[in-house]
Amino acid sequence: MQTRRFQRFIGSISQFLSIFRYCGRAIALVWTTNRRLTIGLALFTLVGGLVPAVVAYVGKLIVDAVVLASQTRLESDRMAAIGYLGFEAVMVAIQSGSKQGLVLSQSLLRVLLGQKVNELILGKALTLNLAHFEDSEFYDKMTRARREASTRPLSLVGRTFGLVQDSLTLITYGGLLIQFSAWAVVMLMIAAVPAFVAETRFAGEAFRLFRWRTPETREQNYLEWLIGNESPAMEIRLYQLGGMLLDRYRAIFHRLYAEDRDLTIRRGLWSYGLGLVSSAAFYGAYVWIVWETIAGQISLGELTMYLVVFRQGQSAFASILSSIGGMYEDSLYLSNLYEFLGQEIPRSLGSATRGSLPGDGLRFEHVTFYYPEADKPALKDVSFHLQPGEKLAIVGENGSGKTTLIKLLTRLYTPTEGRILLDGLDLQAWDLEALQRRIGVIFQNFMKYQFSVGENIGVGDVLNLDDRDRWQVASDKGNAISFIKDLPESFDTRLGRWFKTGRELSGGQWQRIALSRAFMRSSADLLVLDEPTSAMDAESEVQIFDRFREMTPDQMAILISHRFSTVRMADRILVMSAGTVLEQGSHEQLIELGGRYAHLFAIQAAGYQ
Ligand SMILES: Nc1ncnc2c1ncn2[C@@H]1O[C@H](COP(=O)(O)OP(=O)(O)OP(=O)(O)O)[C@@H](O)[C@H]1O
Repeated sequence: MQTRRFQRFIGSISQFLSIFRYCGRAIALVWTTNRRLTIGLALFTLVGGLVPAVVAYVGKLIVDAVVLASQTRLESDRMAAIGYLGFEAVMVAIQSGSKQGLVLSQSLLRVLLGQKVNELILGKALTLNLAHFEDSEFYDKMTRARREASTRPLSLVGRTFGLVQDSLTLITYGGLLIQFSAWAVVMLMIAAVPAFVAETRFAGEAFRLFRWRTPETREQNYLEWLIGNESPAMEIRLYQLGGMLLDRYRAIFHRLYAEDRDLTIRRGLWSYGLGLVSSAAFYGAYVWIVWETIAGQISLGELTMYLVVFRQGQSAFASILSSIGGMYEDSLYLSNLYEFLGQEIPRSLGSATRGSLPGDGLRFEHVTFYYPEADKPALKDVSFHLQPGEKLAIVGENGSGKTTLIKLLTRLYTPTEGRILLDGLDLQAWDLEALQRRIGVIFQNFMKYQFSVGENIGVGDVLNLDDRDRWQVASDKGNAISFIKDLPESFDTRLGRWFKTGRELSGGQWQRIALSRAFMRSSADLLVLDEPTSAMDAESEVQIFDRFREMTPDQMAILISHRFSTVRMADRILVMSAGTVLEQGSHEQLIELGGRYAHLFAIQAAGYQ
């Protein structure tokens, strides 16, 4: 029993100490953000911590001098009292100056630090691979890290310094009090321990509670996004989902609130109870001092000084307690931030910028792939060879693995088994940027940037983002030029609704912009189009592919489509089913084979008759 209690005690002490680890890191972070401001912050803290004791002591000197002067009526004693008063005024001025300085350096640091932490987070986010974004736990970390980036680190530093300041004040007050009695100091210290321990425990509990509930908080954020944003707005209105979403939002709030309320009430009651114990000790010592003053053992000036020491000592003590509570929450944030920033990103070691067999094209060799945590493979033993200039179409039912194949090919994921080779070299051995420059991809859920039309196309080749001639050529290939010309500012028209002048496009028009984006990568020798024309009318689609073939005789292309009118134009067709390649060959060969492709083709052809 005894040992368990002791272990618990040690546990809470070590938990308490753990927050200081993050204080150190927070201070280091602030230091690297701006050294001068950090030094300013430290100096103002120091001054703020030491001056109160000086003021209290000068208060004693003033009262004693006044008492003395009123008895002796000497000019010199009167001047001494006035001199002390002047000194106190100077000290008070210094004190308020240091307070202002503290506020000033904190405000400046807050802005700088917020920017720095956000840059760190965004910089890290750019190095992540796709799998991280799909990992909900990891996503939680990032959301949490971003949410309070601008306030938490500085708040922790502020509280750490505040703690140092208050502790300095208390220590110097203790120094003054010790002249009265060392026992009084010991008594006050012991009386403070229970409140201190309770605060540490509750703060720890709040810390854990906060951490557990991230998924709920994230769901709340998601619901807020659904209710308050443009893209879901249409569907939410038409399906009358508003009430249901708001109910869910409310339900989460009430659940969290119930937990919060319990903790807050318990914390409040205990703090009050244990605070009373400390106050009783304070007043015990106080009575003792009054007693001694009445007995003439200490002067009126000393009484005044102790009065200040007790009043302000109590408030410094209360502020230490609340600092500890806050520091837990802040270090929770920092622990999460550093966990996020410290996440290991498996860097590929690849550095090759050209293959060992230039002109060999693309090869899939027995590629199998499982998504993280999945128990069934999304691709199973897929093999094919695509030669330069060859156009490949992939067909297959929903979920058969077509998009997954593209994700592997673009190295957004790594095969679980087997290899993918470009120009005779495993994709893993390629330098990622060199590899990505050779591939132009448009996914079915391509990005609609709220930029100008030209930039929406230009992002396809960031090195030539603003090259108007290239926009022109690419949009010609993507069959977008005709409607771009009709837009009010042609290529300079802003798209989307986020900004005032933005124009919205139709689904098919957006797809043409996306296609043009892929064509921007004129240096790419592999173009991948994942259902790029599903929103286009059949005639446009055929036109686009005719032109596509004409304009890209040397480029390899992979096209995913459910439209057989387009698919049949490919040199070779891969028929996928449940992650495997079921059939492959040209349209004629597959029709002759009379298998799945022939069957699907017949169904679609019948639909058009
Ligand atoms: N990020 C993911 N994590 C886990 N499983 C996934 C993920 N993306 C896809 N899958 C699964 O992998 C399988 C193949 O999906 P994929 O997106 O490649 O299909 P698809 O052939 O492109 O389908 P569609 O024609 O509907 O676009 C599906 O069973 C799907 O549920």
